[in-house]
Amino acid sequence: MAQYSRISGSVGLITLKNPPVNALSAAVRQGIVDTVEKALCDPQVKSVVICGQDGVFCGGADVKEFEKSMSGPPLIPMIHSIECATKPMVAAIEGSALGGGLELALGCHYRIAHSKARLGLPEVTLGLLPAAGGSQRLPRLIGVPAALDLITTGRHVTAAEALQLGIVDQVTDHKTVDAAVKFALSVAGKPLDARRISTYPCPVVTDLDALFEDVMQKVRQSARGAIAPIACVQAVRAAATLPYTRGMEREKELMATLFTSGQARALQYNFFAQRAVGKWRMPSGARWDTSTPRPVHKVAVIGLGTMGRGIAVALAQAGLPVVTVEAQEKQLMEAKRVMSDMLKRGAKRRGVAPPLDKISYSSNIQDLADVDLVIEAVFEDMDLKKKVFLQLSAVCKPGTLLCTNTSGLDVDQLASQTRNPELVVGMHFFAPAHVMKLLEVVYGPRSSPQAVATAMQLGKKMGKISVAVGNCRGFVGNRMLKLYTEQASFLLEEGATPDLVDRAIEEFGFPMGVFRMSDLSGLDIGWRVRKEMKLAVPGQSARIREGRRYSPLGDLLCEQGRFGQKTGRGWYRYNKPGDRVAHSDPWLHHFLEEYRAQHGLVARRIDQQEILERCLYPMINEGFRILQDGIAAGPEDIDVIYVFGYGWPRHCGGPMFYASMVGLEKVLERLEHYYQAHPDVPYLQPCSLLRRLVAIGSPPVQKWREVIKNLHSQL
Ligand SMILES: CCCCCCC/C=C/C(=O)SCCNC(=O)CCNC(=O)[C@H](O)C(C)(C)COP(=O)(O)OP(=O)(O)OC[C@H]1O[C@@H](n2cnc3c(N)ncnc32)[C@H](O)[C@@H]1OP(=O)(O)O
Repeated sequence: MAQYSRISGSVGLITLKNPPVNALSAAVRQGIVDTVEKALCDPQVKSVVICGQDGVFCGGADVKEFEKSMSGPPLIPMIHSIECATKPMVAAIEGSALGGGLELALGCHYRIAHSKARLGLPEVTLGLLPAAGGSQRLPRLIGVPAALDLITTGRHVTAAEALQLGIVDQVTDHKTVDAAVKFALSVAGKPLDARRISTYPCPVVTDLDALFEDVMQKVRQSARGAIAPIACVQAVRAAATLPYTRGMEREKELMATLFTSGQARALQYNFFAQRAVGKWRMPSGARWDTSTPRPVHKVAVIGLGTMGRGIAVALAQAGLPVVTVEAQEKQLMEAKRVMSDMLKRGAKRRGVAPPLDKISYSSNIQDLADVDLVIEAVFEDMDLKKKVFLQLSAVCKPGTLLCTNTSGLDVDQLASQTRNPELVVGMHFFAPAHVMKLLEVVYGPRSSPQAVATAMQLGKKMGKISVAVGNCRGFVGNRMLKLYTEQASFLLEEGATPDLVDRAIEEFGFPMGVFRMSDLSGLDIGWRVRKEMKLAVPGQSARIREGRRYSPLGDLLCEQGRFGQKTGRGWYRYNKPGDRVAHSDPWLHHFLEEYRAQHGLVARRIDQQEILERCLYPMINEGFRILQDGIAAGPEDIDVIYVFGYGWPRHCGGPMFYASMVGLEKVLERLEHYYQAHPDVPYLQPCSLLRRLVAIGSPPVQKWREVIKNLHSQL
């Protein structure tokens, strides 16, 4: 909807009304068409201001409408008629002007923004391009290089940057609508020809071909198979080389391909999934909107290894005072030096002062007596963690939330060490913790809804995408990852090489293949866990352990001191320890041949499709088990975890969405096939939830929660 009124005698005021972000739904577009006509027909009105209600100009096209057949007035002619208007049209931008919202503003003759407003064309992040004239108007307004940057990255700019780029005409700290009305009064009656952006020639670029070649190369590299960034470059090229109307035709053509693409569907699903995970619920029925978080004024981090350092830095950057505790004095001093550097670098990047004074350093656990929340990040060893929780429970004031950053140990066992197990949750950060967006908030059977709400809110304050998950070995992310890495090792036994597997995974869209990733994180981490579990036994190379197939390849490499990048040798060879460039290693190929010979394995040719199916489908199958077990509330939770924590390509939605795109029947059929071929790998057996979904006709991913709910209620 849009509301019309006349203010200050001669200014028509159009207010977009579609909470919460005034998205351009069919009703809003109809409202704009009607109210613009009203304003233009009203002889008393000399100029018009368009604003959005409740401090938001417009969040763009209504993405929810994209799935339906389009109704209501189309955006392009609507914006065109605003640009053609004979009375000055002024956009009053507060909050956000994004996507179609900014395109609407670009159709206006003037733009006034509040200093806190954010502007951008983020369509590319939804698998689209700014196809309501944005790809044609923005380059004409701010030049091709700046427009390419904004349109291909989708980044939001501040009002100050928008002013500097020439996107807006004025920035105000006062009431935006008042400033815009004043401005509208001042330009009433002035000629408008020079204000219609579509009539501007595109600013000349000296070597256009070189610029586009360069940008296209960069985009292809970073897009990792995504098609929208490439279409965005092509659309801007049309703006730079064609007259406006022909450019608009090209924009439409490119959009037509994107609009119905699987990638656009995946990215839009992911947009809503990110928001859905914030609305967490526990199997007990506790929910995000009925659980009140405890206030957190002061936090502690105990253990200053890589994870602890990153977590403390992230907390300080979020403005929270942090007490850090590290028992070993030498490690404490080293951590202080490294963390101060991290804070300085981060502050420089953000153009702010480094929050060095937010962090205090101690080697005494007694200093945690007055904190509201502790995040334990000591070595991944259950006995050590138990000791720490016992101490924390004695030292901390009543009501302090005790969180563990374990990446997969039993949160409930830790809770049982404390006086208040209901105040214990997992906060599983991902390395580097001050950079990675994902946080798994793990609730045990005794964690209170308030504890979960507090950890979720703290995660939000730290700028993380937090997903609440149940307690099981590896939680969601690492539980699924284990099967992925194990299958990759099996493939090596059967004839593949690390390069072959990694290439397939990287071509699929992961930033790094499984073996490159393993070399980066360190092979010794998993080895230690397997030794603790008595799975890995030095000197042993048996391929069946605990009654199932086991690949000792990783253990055998560790026994040779090949821990990955840090030792200069792992699945690959590095020029020196710590080097990041992986080289194929003839030693490893020879080692694999010998290993196969020793075990009577005959190497066979393994194609890309098998690599993907063997690595991804068991993970997906485990995802279904996780849903069935109630560890994740819905497929969105798993998908968000995989996209933000494990590098799953966002344009493929996440593993569960990807399964629905491939077709559940096909996933089921392939799992059955592989289980038959490898009966000693029990997790290849298709999960009953997957079977059930196929049996009822493979409903879309958005409907799975209902099926899971029914399944649980039948149990
Ligand atoms: C052939 C057809 C031609 C058509 C041409 C179309 C060209 C234009 C395309 C577009 O405009 S695509 C949309 C581009 N816009 C965006 O990508 C912006 C998306 N939104 C955001 O980034 C943020 O929501 C925000 C605007 C910065 C606000 O952030 P905030 O943190 O305050 O709120 P959220 O929790 O993110 O959102 C609240 C609520 O609103 C829903 N929502 C947000 N934006 C949209 C939207 N564009 N369409 C529909 N719904 C939207 C969001 O899902 C949340 O919903 P609930 O979770 O509360 O249900």
